[in-house]
Amino acid sequence: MVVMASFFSRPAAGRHEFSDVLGFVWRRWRAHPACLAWTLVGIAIATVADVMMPLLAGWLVSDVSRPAQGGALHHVMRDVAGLTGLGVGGILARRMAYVSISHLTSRVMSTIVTEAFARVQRFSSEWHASNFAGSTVRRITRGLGAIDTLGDTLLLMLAPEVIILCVTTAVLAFHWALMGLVLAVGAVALIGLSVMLTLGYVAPSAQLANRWDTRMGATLSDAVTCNAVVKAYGAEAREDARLAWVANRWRGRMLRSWLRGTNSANLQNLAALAMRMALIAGVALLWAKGRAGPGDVAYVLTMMFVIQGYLRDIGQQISVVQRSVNEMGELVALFHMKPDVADAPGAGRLVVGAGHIRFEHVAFGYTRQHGRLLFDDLNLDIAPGSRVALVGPSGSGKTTLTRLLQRLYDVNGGRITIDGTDIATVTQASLRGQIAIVPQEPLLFHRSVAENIAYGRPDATAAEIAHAARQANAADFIDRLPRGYATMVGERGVKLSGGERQRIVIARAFLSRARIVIMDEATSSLDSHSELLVQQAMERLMAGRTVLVIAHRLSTVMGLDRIIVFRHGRVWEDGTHAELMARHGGIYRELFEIQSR
Ligand SMILES: Nc1ncnc2c1ncn2[C@@H]1O[C@H](COP(=O)(O)OP(=O)(O)OP(=O)(O)O)[C@@H](O)[C@H]1O
Repeated sequence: MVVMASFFSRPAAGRHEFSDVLGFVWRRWRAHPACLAWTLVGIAIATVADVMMPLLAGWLVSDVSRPAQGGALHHVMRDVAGLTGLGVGGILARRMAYVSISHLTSRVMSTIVTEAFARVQRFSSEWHASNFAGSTVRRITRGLGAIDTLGDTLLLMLAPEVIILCVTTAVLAFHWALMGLVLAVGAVALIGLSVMLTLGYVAPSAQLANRWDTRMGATLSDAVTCNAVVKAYGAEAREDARLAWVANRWRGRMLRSWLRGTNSANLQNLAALAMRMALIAGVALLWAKGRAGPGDVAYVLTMMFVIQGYLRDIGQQISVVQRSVNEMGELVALFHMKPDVADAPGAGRLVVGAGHIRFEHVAFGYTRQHGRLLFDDLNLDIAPGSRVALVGPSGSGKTTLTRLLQRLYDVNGGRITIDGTDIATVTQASLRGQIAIVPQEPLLFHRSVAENIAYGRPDATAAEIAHAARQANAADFIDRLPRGYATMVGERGVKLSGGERQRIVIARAFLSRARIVIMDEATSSLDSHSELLVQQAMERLMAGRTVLVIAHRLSTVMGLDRIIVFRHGRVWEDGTHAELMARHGGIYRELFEIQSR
């Protein structure tokens, strides 16, 4: 009863995923028609060769049961030659199918990984903020492995089984209509049972196991990525316990899924045995009634062995298909997701001249804030070439404002313009190419120093890279590195100090020739020499550009053209340092006095 209840409780999701994944795979196969056709033709020829074997074996038995004189020997030789031809033909055809499917699968896999990567890269910041990097990588790699298994099982195993069942049923029905009917009904019942067990009983538990598998990948990657924090707090044992908890749940789900697979295979094997017994009993009955001779019995028995060879693993194969479909499900889902932030149809390139930024009646709220707006009717006019500080308490919306300017999120209302052009009407790439970012935590690729500096302009010459490094006060320390500009910086730049990473990122901003700069002031304290070098580089970078500085230490913003104070997503105060300090009871003045103390 428990089994039956679960049969009908969740099959809909499984079926939906099945058609979704199979449709996805079919579309990819169809893109390589020659490989697909050769695979199918090869496997069809090999299967038909196998079907013909019992027929020839039957003829051989009939011929050898006659005296060897006369034409009987000739017939026997013909049967032997026929069997040899079928064997060799089957091997060659199967080889053609295997070679073709290897080409097909390798092409499909490389297309899928490239497309999946391209999509994931373009998903919004919101999506990346909500999905672990580790689970995304696991989703893709697990799905790729599954597509290989799925192709082999569907084309090289299940397709021949369907062919063999159809052809043998037809041949059998041609001899004895009733036997043909028994095979047809038995085969349909067997396949029906296999599909039902697989989709209704095994698939839901496999889906759950996969979700826990993804979760385990995420837990592993989270702890490994933050290993420095784990070490700093001596929290290895705590992280061990955390993983053990997830691993324990994962083990339970996996075990249940595997056991259900075994139960399902056993049931299917029993059903296959019943079908074979019915056929053997049928031919024995025909023999008793004198309607079948030794050749016929030999034919049915040989056919049984061939079919048995094919069908023995049908349950297993349907389970493999189901598992592969489940494993691909999360990968295929990536292809159905619409990017939250997309280029408008026919979006043009943004060309920034002076760098005049306007926020006009902007409304925005993060989706995870349940409809609550962070900005409501926000208006700002940032003059071209001005250097503006964004200050305010933590969570007041400073970073969000700069994210909206880069269009990492779409606004819910109003618009943002640069030099009069609505940023929603231009391509995201051209918009972001005009904005250089110096983040609080500089992120570097595990590539050479030169590649990291030239990330915004990969065509930059060595001389231009060195010039940018000099402007960013980075040239001296780069020259002292073991391989200079060719030195690899380590994962996320761990082989460089915080101040050095910061200056590499500033050099990157110099080289990008962006007209607008967003700086998120580093809160982590640098030593005073390092801080001076960074400060000088920043000053140089600001010259002649429109600059937004997210400032945490007010001492660094005093000399800027304008200071905008945010509170709860609203512009609370706006003016120069002197103007804001003149305001009694103002929050800037209060914050400044606290920090000065
Ligand atoms: N991806 C996100 N999803 C949901 N809410 C977010 C997200 N990012 C930020 N928030 C929320 O939006 C509000 C504004 O955050 P924001 O990072 O813009 O503040 P901030 O002024 O830059 O703060 P800080 O000075 O601490 O960096 C906060 O309440 C924050 O919790």
